[in-house]
Amino acid sequence: MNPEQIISSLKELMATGEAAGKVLTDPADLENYGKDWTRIYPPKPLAIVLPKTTEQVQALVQFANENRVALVPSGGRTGLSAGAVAANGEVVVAFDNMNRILDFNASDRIVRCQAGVVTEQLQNFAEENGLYYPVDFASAGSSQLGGNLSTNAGGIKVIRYGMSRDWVAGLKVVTGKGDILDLNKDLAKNNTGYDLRHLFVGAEGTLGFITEATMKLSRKPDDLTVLVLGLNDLTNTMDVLQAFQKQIDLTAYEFFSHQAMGHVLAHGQVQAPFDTEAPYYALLEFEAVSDQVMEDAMNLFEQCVENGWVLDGVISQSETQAQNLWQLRERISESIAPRTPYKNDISVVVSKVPGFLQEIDAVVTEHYPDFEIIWFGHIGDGNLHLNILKPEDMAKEDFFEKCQQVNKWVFEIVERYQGSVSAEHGVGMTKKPYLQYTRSEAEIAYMKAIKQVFDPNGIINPGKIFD
Ligand SMILES: O=C(O)CC[C@@H](O)C(=O)O
Ligand SMILES: [Zn+2]
Repeated sequence: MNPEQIISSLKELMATGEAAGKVLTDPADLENYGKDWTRIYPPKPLAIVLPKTTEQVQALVQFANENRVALVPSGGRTGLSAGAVAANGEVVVAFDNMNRILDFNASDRIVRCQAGVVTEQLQNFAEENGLYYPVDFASAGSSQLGGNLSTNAGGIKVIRYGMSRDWVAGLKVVTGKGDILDLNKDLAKNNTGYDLRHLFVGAEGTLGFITEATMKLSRKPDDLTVLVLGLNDLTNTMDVLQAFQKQIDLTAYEFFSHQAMGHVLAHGQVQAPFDTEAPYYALLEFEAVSDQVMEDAMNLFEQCVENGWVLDGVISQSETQAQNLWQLRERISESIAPRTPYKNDISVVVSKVPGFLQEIDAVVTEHYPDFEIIWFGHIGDGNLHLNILKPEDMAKEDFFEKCQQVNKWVFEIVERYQGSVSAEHGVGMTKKPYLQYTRSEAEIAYMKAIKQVFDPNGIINPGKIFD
């Protein structure tokens, strides 16, 4: 089939059923829907399809199999590993028009959503019903549930609530072969062999399309209180974490470097937490449910100062103040985005974080002393975001080439520490060449065999995770 024939067939497919889907071919739409936040690979999709029903997605997959057309699933396009980028004439399947909350069961505390429901929409829905959807991150205003599940998105509350995977009660998927599967049927307990639901979570859309998800909701946390601490040394992040965790259930434990905070402050709107400068800052969040918890937190803070781990600190006195302190962490990514940084999203076992970070920092600084390294991330779960900013006077190509070298050093250290080359953003295209630093040859072979079972013609998101 030639491209015109494909487009006219897609239009026919979308016109069928009770609700008509859409096909877009305007250059601005191709550009917009063909990319994510990585902005590394120029988008070049053939067309964008916006289905309205699972049956239309199934029809699309059947058509794609018959005519060997590649399909790329696309959510809110906030991904950072090019997992939803269409750079090779693929047809993008976007879920913007499948954005309804379909059902809510208050006694089971579950909510059935179409894949295009935006994270914030789900969070607000939960709140309106006196409950809480705890998976949260800076892009919650645009990221969609289908994309979150496909990448098993984590975010800022993983230390207490886990990843997206932990909140899925059931999934409706269209496999790469074109079957519609209703996985787990929202059951709390179901030990009937392989849990296929969890194969689709984190598969980056390579096995099929998630079209609906039933998500669990939680009790709404009370009196969330934020403590920002200035730390003397990186190893103190672990000392502070251990001391607090013995007594208080933290809902978040994040960190950022002095350089990271500098960019947020320079961006405006956010104030420094205190005057004392520190090389690293930690942000702790907990439920101040009683005077006792607050007293414990203050005593722990004092102990940390006495031990020389903490230089200064501030604790929120109101919800607004807590939210303002969160801005120090949540705005880092956007404040450095205009500089198109080199990015890595790596993890190790929590206790190994200081040594791991220091080794990486030392190797980059030794070879490229003019690179500005920005560290931040979810240190409470061992996930570090390494961003490097291009020196103003360095050519883009030169920087890019040097960063490829940095990748090698970083991933060799990751491998030695038995860490992960992608803690939460996924493999997509950007981490594909480095998968073997985290996964063994045998594991990758099993992953490829699974792909073959669900998508024998390789039409769903080809070229992502592995070739
Ligand atoms: O921009 C990054 O490197 C990380 C983005 C996101 O995962 C975050 O934690 O803010
Ligand atoms: Zn993150």
